[in-house]
Amino acid sequence: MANYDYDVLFIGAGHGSDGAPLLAKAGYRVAKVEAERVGGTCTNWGCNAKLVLDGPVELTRQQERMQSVVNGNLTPDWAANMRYKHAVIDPLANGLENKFTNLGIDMLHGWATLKDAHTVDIDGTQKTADQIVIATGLHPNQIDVPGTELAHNSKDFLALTDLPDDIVIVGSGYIAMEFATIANQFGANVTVMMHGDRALRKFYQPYAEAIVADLTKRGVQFVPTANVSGFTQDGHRFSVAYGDGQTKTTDWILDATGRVPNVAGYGLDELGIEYDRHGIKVNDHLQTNVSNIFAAGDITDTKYPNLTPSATFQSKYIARFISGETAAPIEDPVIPSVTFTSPRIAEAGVSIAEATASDEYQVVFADLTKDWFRQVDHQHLAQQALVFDRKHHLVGATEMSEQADTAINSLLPAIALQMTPKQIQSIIPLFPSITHEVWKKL
Ligand SMILES: Cc1cc2nc3c(=O)[nH]c(=O)nc-3n(C[C@H](O)[C@H](O)[C@H](O)COP(=O)(O)OP(=O)(O)OC[C@H]3O[C@@H](n4cnc5c(N)ncnc54)[C@H](O)[C@@H]3O)c2cc1C
Ligand SMILES: NC(=O)c1ccc[n+]([C@@H]2O[C@H](COP(=O)([O-])OP(=O)(O)OC[C@H]3O[C@@H](n4cnc5c(N)ncnc54)[C@H](O)[C@@H]3O)[C@@H](O)[C@H]2O)c1
Repeated sequence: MANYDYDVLFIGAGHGSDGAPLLAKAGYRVAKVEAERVGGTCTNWGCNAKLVLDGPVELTRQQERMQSVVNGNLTPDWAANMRYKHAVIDPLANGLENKFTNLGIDMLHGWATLKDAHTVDIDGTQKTADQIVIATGLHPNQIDVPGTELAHNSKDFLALTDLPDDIVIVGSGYIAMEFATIANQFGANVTVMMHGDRALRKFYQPYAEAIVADLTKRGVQFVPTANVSGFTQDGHRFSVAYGDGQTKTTDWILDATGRVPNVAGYGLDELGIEYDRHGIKVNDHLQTNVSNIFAAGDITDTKYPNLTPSATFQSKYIARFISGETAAPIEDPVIPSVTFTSPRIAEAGVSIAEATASDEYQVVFADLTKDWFRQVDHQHLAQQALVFDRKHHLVGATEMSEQADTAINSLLPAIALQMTPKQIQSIIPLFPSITHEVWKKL
């Protein structure tokens, strides 16, 4: 065998490289190359950072619901919370770097470019590896209109020192709805320019519509089928042209029109690695068309949603495949998803839309506002749907509530392991708890 510097080299140190510790612990010589911050998008500019900004939203919403029994009002402080976000999030990259280094993983910093199937250039230094894993992720889409460079992206929003008084958000997907919720609760005047007439189109629409209606009551303006056609600047103010010749002036524009694969500038074309606008093509072992080069995480064109749990699952699969622990194709696990609006919508397994379109399933809807547990903090937007197959196995669940993420996580074992009624009865959740409330419905 050729004498490579490494057995396995990962390009990108986000969750798509989460398989590296498994390989290092198994004795493989492993390296990760990162051009920006170790931990990637989720840790530094995505999930974690956003959740810190969401903390005061949850708190003030709870206080609002409990108004009859809590004296005084809470006022979220953007600048203080942003400082807190930096204090919590900024050290994570170094912490992860130390953790990986202590596991024996070489952490290499710089821009990686594939030179051939076994050689990677990192800002002028060449390293060789038997196997390479591409985990380069996505970057924000820029809407194709004149003045697009005047708009900001999610990374900019998560670093705003001061919250602008007025924000226009283009798009109504995950980022648009989560950030509209945060900005509105912190006091900004928010307008959401929708592409069509649906928000959070990946989720059950009656639940998404309830969240749009609630945000509307809170002052967020939704413009359906906005047809945004351009941005212009006049001093510190910006104009968004939309609709049939209308304009909206604002302090800040957030382009939340999706994310696109990082496929340029690191040798994919030169090596003939196949990709398209959805990402890098992989087989069911996550190998690209160059068999010693794998791909994991958001950069792959697979059926898995572009979420952190998918990236981790794929990366760990590659590690197990390389180490010979499995030769089987990658499985199709249940990957849950949640939108961190308030209330949240979370789902796992067979969706309500899929279930209602087929006579294979039974959907049991529940109005959770009637549950005593949700009445404790006066939840008025709390709904759930459980999907059962013909043998009455739970195969899917969707919930809209303040605890939807925890509720769906609680149901995951029943869905993922196809637990029988007898097995379900053998699980006794502690009481009182969300898990107890959701589990007793099975
Ligand atoms: C605002 C926001 C909020 C999100 N919230 C959630 C959430 O709540 N839950 C959830 O599950 N998912 C969430 N996501 C999605 C989640 O962040 C991604 O699914 C996850 O980060 C994918 O991991 P990855 O390793 O594939 O890509 P990334 O985390 O993007 O990592 C790719 C890394 O590769 C590096 N890189 C790229 N090219 C090169 C090169 N040539 N050389 C060296 N390094 C390179 C990049 O610098 C980057 O660090 C969110 C995303 C965003 C943007
Ligand atoms: N809670 C979470 O798990 C979470 C949170 C944020 C982001 N993410 C991940 O990041 C990805 C990117 O988030 P996102 O919100 O940017 O993408 P998204 O796909 O969820 O939403 C994109 C939005 O932009 C709209 N759009 C597309 N083209 C447009 C155009 N030309 N004009 C106006 N609107 C247009 C779409 O209709 C949609 O509403 C998500 O798909 C998800 O994978 C996950």
